[in-house]
Order: sequence, then structure tokens, then C-alpha cells
Amino acid sequence: MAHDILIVDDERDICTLIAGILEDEGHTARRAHNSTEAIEAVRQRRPALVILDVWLQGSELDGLQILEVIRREDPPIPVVMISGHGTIDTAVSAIKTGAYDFIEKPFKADRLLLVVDRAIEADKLKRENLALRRRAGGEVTFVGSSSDAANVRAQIERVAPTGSRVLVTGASGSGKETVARLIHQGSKRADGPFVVVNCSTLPAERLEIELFGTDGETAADTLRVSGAFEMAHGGTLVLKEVADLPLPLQSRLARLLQEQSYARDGGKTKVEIDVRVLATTARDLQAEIAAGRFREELFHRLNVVGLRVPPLSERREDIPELAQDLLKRVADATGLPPRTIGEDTQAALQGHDWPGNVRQLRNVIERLLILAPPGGAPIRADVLPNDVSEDAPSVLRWEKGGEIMQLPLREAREVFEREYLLAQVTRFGGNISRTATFVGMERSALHRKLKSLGLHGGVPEGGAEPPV
Ligand SMILES: Nc1ncnc2c1ncn2[C@@H]1O[C@H](COP(=O)(O)OP(=O)(O)OP(=O)(O)O)[C@@H](O)[C@H]1O
Repeated sequence: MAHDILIVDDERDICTLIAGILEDEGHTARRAHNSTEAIEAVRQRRPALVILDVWLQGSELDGLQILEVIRREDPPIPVVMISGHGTIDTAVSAIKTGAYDFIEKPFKADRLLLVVDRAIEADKLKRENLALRRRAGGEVTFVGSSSDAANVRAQIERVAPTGSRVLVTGASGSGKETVARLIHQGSKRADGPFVVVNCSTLPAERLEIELFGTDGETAADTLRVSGAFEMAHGGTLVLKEVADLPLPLQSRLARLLQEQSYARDGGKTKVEIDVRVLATTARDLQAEIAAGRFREELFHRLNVVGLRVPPLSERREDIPELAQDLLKRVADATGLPPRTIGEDTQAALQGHDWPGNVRQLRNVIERLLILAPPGGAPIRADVLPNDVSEDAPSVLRWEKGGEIMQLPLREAREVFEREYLLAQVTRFGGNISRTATFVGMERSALHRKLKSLGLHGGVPEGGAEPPV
């Protein structure tokens, strides 16, 4: 494929020589002879690659300084350095600064073209990877301003740098993998690989190969050699739904965690690994141990530190912020214009129980964004799936119904107060003090009011603690 390549060299003959080689291959070659021309050329149009001489006579900035300027571009432009005999050391330190490779003068055309192709290909892969990561949800954060969410973040911060194994527990879709990713990002292994294996989705035989690899003799149908443990070397391996690991694999894993090495499947190769293992589960592992389905020794090896992610129904306060964050991420990923969420929609989202937790909320938000009528107006609750929209407090739906108009004032006021306070108590996760502050009542007066309205016994089903 033809690329736009910038050659920076004070020696015009060398520039012409390189340009000739590149143009013969169909590339476009631009030339600059000093730092001013080079930086201007980069600003004018982002080249696919810069070939940069280490030593530039009569230039304000030398090759290394230009490299630093170019590498600050976002995304960074790949650079191949050219070095003469006396400048190899500088070329090597240029690689440390981020240059892809260097070619030494005099060079052969083949060598030049090989390095150029490789540098462009490596850069393409890097950018594709970045784009995929961005599309997969961008920077990971544990969103939420409830005390529960703050507590999860504090635990992540404490445990991440220690290197300890962590068992992350919580209901399906509550954010366990997100927590694992944040632990990896906050650790000394952050630049190493982050590998996730879901133990519940693969048959036992396949899972064993996936984890421990194979030398290829027993599994003729697979070409894979390295297992996830090898791929995670120097980084973090997450074993998702670890309770689903078959018993023989549990024993093998327990041995591996003790010895930090294992024999590759189907062969005698001993593989030594340096991997931090994080495990997640939605099940109660103590109950699994009692039922003979989980090995106790493995539980203790994995559960050096335990971290529980609370379900969404225990932290309803986080729902508006999470919904807005998910809306932005879904909009980024799908290319749809970002929107805001209407009051009625927000109240319905907060009133719903979310058995599938944040993942289910994300799916509903995606649907909202796709189905919302065009225009910039806030998204209304009628776009929600029925089971969610019926959780919108009727106080926010009266504009459609008008049933309140059939009632005398005293009863209408009571219905209104009941619905309004119910919605507010739900919104604040059953926390009476915070609800009272928001609605502008004394805590004790709110208690009395709730009691008189028959709300003493509790917030709607699935809500947090009863309002007493
Ligand atoms: N606190 C949070 N802040 C932002 N996004 C979150 C949060 N918790 C979960 N998510 C998002 O919700 C989705 C599900 O989260 P995740 O995969 O971490 O859950 P899980 O508990 O590992 O799920 P499962 O056990 O079903 O695999 C992901 O898209 C994730 O980005």
C-alpha cells in the first residue's frame, strides 16, 4: 500500500536516494532538511512515517529533539532513525525515546524497505488496538458517588499496588471485571498484559488448553501453544466465574499458584510464570466448598483479599450518573449523537431493580439511544422497555393520565405526596436523612409523614433499607 513518508536529512543526496527507493515502491516521499522544515511538514499533513537523520547540520533542533516533538503528536507518528558510524549510540537512545528502529548508513534498499514496512504495520496495529479499546468503552472508571461506590474505589486503590491475589465477588453484571481491570491498571504490572478467561463458557478440555496451553501433541485440532498463563506473563490474568472451573482443573490451578510454574499440556515443557491472578465469581464459594464443588485450598489461594461489588439495587443513588456515563460511552461507540435523560426516565431507572445490574442498565441505555425520537430533547420514559417504565413513579406520569383530576383536593394532595415522597426515598436509596434534606423537611417530620401515608413499612420492592 502507498504511504506518505517524510524524510528528514540535511544531506540532499541521501534524501534523493531514499526518496527514489520509496517512490519506486509507490510511496509518496516528502523531504525536509532541518527541524523547521520537518516540523512544518508534519503540521501540514500527518505522514505515515518519518525517516529521521540523527545528525542534522545547520538545524535548530537535532534529530533526537525533533523526535521528541514528533512523538508528542496524538496519535504518535512512527519514526525510523538514520545513523552514521559515529551516531549509533544516539540512534539506540532514540529507540528508548520511542523511535521504532534505526538504519545505519550505508544501507541497502531492501533493508530500508523492510524497516519502513514493519514500522508502518506496527503503527497500524497499535492504532487499531487503541481504537478497539476506545470503542470497547474507553477509559475504565468505577462510576458512582454513593458511599458503596466510594468504598469499592478505596479498596481498589489499597489492594492494587500490593500485588496480592484478589477474589472479586458480586452479582452478574455488577462490575467485577471492571474492578479487576482497575486493579491491574493501578498495579506495577499496568504496562503488562491483561488477560481474561471466562471459565463458564468453555468445555473442560478446551478450557485446560486455553489456560495452560499445549505442545500440540494431544490436541491435533488446535495450533495454540501458549496458554493464558503464558500470555499474561508479567501482567494480570483474570479467571472469570472461577466457580465453574472443573474440579481436576481446580487442583491443577492450586498447584500452579503454589509453585508459580506448570508443565504445558501434552508436553514436558516446564513453564515458569510471573502472573498476578485475580478471580471473579457471582456464586457463594463457601457454599460451593460445602457442596464439594470447589476446592478449599484453591479458595484460600485465590481469596488472599476479598472484594465485594454491591448490586445496583443497593446503590440506586449511582444510577443517574451511571446512566449518563453509559449514554456517553454508547454514543461514542455507536457514533449516535449524545443525549440527556429526562426526569421521568431517570426516576424509572432508579426505581427499577436491575437483576442484571450495570450490564442490563447498559443494554437499556443502548436501546434508549437507538429508539429515542430524533432531536435534542431529553429522552422520555415511554421509550423504556415496559418492565422498566412501569417503575416510573406515577407522579411523573400524570401528564399522560390525568387520573388525579378525578379526585377532590384533599385526596389528590395525599396521592401526590405519597408518590412524590416514595419517588424521593427510592431515589436516595432509602436514606431518610438525605431524602429529608432534599425535600426540605426535618428527618423526624419526614418519618411521621411517611407513616401517615402508609409508607412506614418500606420503599418499593427491591428498594434499599426500609425508611425507618
Ligand atoms: N461502576 C461502574 N462504572 C462504570 N461502568 C461500569 C461499572 N460497573 C459496571 N460497569 C459496566 O457494566 C458492564 C458490566 O460490567 P462487568 O463486565 O465489569 O461486570 P461483571 O460483574 O464482571 O459481569 P459478569 O459477571 O456478568 O461477567 C460493563 O460494560 C462495564 O463497563
